[in-house]
Amino acid sequence: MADSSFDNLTSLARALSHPKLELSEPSDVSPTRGAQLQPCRRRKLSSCTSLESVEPLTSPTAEARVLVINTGGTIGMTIHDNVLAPTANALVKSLRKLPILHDAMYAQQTGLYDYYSYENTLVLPLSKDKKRIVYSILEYSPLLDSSNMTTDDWGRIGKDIEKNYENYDGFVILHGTDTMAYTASALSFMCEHLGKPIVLTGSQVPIFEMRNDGRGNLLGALLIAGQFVIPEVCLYFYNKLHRGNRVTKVDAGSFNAFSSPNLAPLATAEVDIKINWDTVWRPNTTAKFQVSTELNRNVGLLRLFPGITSATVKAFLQPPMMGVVLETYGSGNAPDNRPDLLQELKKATDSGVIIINCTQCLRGTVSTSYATGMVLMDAGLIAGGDMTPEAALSKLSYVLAKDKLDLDAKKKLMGRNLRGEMSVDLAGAKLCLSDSRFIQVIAKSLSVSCKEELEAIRDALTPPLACAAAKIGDIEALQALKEMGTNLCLGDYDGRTPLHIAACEGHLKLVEYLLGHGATVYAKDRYGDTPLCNAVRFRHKEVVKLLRQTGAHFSREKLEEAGTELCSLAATRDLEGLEIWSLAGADLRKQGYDGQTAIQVAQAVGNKEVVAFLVQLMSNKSKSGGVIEFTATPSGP
Ligand SMILES: NC(=O)C[C@H](N)C(=O)O
Repeated sequence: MADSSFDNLTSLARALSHPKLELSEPSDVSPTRGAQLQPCRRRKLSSCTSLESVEPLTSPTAEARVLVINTGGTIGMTIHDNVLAPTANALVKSLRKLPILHDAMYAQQTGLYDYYSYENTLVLPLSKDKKRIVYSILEYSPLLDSSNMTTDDWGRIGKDIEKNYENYDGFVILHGTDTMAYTASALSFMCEHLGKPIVLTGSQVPIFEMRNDGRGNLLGALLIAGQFVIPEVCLYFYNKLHRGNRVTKVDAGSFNAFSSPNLAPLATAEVDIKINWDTVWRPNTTAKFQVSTELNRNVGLLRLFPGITSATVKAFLQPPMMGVVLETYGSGNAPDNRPDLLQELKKATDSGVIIINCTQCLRGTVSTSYATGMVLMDAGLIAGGDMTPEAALSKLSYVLAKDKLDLDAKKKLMGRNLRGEMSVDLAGAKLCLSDSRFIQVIAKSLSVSCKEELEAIRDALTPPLACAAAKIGDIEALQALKEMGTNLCLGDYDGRTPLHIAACEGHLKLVEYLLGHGATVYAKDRYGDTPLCNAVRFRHKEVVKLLRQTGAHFSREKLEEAGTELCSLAATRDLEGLEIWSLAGADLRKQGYDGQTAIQVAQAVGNKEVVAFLVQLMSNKSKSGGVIEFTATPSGP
């Protein structure tokens, strides 16, 4: 172990998860502090007229950026010829006039429009957490009633997110409610290694009407997308955030239009916005975000009903059909006294059609408890668990398009939980909170016993402990903390996560471990710094490479500042510094505050070594297309 003052940490962490182990002597586990991090520099107040009402440059107020993609739906519809239809170019104009959705004064005073040079950019009033959410609206043409949406439209949304991924903290998709559950499900599979929130929302009544649900839904979606690193495709409606591939539209006439029957909400927006972090899906990867727009269109949904003819089933399963979601009765049942029907199903699965068994019931899962369920397994169907038909259909479309996989691999993938779309039985895998010896001791001394209080203790104590383990590179301690249900993504009182600390310390293996166990590269501490900023500051080259490989990037502000930083590094002949900023994504051609580039600064002082180094760095970068090679550390003790 690297630091003797933390010698007991592993045993302490072990004691947390194993009731039989005695608690060691308490060790000094004070968490690592943010290492003199500077507040983010705010952008220039270029067209400022009155400084009194503007936050100062050193204000800790953080600005988050959200891209809103407006695809259509009721939220932006008006009545034409007595029917509702989407209206182009009307939404932004209307939002500009709504003070809860646009702070015109702030926008004007801070030169928002000059800075973003984008006329569809708006800004929310200051949030409770002192955050400003700046959002830009990208409006599609034509705007669509979601009944008109096709697979191509999903691809377009996916590509636009991919194109803009590094420029925004989160994404909101405005969409009609009729097929929103399908789009949300499809995007959840198409977005591979997602690290930022994508929130779909819309409304039942147009935002232009006096009484409507559009304003609340859009505001809630923006607040969530801008303030929380929830790496999921979600759906926000009627004060609840749901996992996108778990929802279904259940009501055509109520503001409460969606249900997530088999998974509790990821967040509720009541007096406060409460995130249920234990439910939030974690990517567990060191791979970069990408969107797979390849989808197989030869898929379909078939709902069983009493008396369905085998001719109907046969016709439905004919080529080019490649994947079918069969909506069965109850817990996945079908008639077992209909050999004609079962034979058609068996013929299709034998010929390579993948058929998924999903229940027609709103809630619950398929099983093989009945003979009428077992016959479907015998016919070669794959159990869809508690997936919604919308999720199963889009998953089929996504999996069937994976041309490199053979049929068996595709079937296996269909039975696996890819994005939290189905429940897996974790019985026995998780330690009960009250089993933890550590929590028991604390709970006893505080005389608490209810689950909520135990959870509160865990949530208050474990993030700083995890940070302390990260400080000394103690992976075993982190494992033990994880076993007791600790969320390794949570930050301490300064919002500093174990990944921030490990990045500061340059513990490469631990960084790898954390990324493989749900840590996010997009976490920001209270100073707005990400793990990448920390790794650059403390010059841990391999950590920078790994974080970049996982999709970490500098913010727009940081990239703006990079020119000046590079010039000063060039002036002081700091080759290591230049290299690390370049690895972290800084543009070596970026001008500093006085219009000079790093290379010009080096030339001006006649430093040939720095000039040659910068030229080399630039040519390496253009050869690799900006891709950084990271060599994984060998696994082992
Ligand atoms: N509430 C809505 O958005 C319904 C509309 N027909 C749509 O799906 O576009």
